[in-house]
Amino acid sequence: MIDAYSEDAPASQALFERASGIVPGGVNSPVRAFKSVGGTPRFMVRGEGPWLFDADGRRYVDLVCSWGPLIHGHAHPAVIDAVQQAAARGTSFGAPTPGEVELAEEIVARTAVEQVRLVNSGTEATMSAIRLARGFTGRTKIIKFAGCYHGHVDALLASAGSGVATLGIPDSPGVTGATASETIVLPYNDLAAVEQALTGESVAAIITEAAAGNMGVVAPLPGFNAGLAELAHRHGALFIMDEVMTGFRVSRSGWQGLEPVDADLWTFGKVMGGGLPAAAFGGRREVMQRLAPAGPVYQAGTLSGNPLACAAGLASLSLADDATYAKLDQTAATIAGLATDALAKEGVPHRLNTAGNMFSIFFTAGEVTNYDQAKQQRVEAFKAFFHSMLSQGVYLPPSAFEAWFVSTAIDDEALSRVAEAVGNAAKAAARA
Ligand SMILES: Cc1ncc(COP(=O)(O)O)c(C=O)c1O
Ligand SMILES: N[C@H](C=O)CCC(=O)O
Repeated sequence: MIDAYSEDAPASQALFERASGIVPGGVNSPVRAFKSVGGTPRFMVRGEGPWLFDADGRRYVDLVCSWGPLIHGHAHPAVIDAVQQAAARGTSFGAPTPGEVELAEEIVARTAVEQVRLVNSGTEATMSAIRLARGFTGRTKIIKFAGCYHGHVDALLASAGSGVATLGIPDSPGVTGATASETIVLPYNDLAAVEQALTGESVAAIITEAAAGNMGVVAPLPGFNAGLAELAHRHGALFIMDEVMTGFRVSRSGWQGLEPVDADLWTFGKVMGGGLPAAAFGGRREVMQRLAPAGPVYQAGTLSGNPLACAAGLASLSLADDATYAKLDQTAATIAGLATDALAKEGVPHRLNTAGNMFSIFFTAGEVTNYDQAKQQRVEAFKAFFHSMLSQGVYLPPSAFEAWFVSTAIDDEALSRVAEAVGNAAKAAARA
């Protein structure tokens, strides 16, 4: 039986108050703020294996994993050792390094990309990919899907998922009307809408999350991604698969390992940085060769290919073999099963959505294949479930519109903690 933590978290609360005076909303990325679930965001001081430790000395099974990157859990010795060794050689050189070549080779070896450029964040990767697509095609318009999130790129914020969905922000002020008018937003999983849009418009690129994870998890329906590739190419547009979330998490080569699709460009982030800031975009040689200095489309970064980030990413990918993905799949299935069994027992309407080992639970009886359906869920029920899990030492994403992530570090002790917690959490959701 778990001794539940109290709702108050005085040390986190004090830090949150200090932060709120000097940092907008007290956080450096909106989804961390607990705004849609309420309460005090927990300030974390340490991670070890499957556990996160907060400023109040509490311990949580981590089902956020830094929003995806930490497939091996926290502070894996091989990753820490690689970072320490790299740091001892110097933190940044502003010149090419062997580590960048090795990380680029590892990405090319695992995926369908022929050439790759390293950047610092998923946002930079998607921003650069759409610039390259526009430069390559000489066209401006981009098609994206409602509920998909590709980072905070102006052109891609319309009807976005993640924090934009969590906070219910329809369109961000600061994005100019001119920029917004260059983005066509369509319903996810609706090929007919794409075909219709392409008939009337000259489009540079279609961008999609390889499997949506930022409106909660919504997998592409069979044939959706392949249909997008075919339609894009038929109409002279490029097809960009955003694998920032799925890349190297759902298989050793990402979503393309589960569903090979004929894309022109791919974006990566999260896992490939091993918990440090690293991301990438890559694709067909002919397209990538348009990038400066090989070609005229400009893209750059002072810290791109940072030696510490490359070392962490390489160490993390080196550990990521078939056994890793088998364990991630099995752990995800176990935790999803524990949660859905408990909810079913309490009669709470819910829907488990999976995409490889990414999953989330929507508190609705209806199917969820697009953003409109995702928004039908009872956020109040999620909120009650979330806070009950938190008080019992399980850290879920503080939003009903985010994926749950597992790591290979989740052991029997961590699983028992989840198994004990879900019953009470389901009861709390039933009461909400
Ligand atoms: C699919 C997808 N693309 C792009 C991004 C942006 O990445 P970052 O937060 O590193 O800028 C994210 C996550 O934030 C993501 O999940
Ligand atoms: N859903 C986002 C990325 O995948 C969450 C990370 C963030 O924006 O802070």
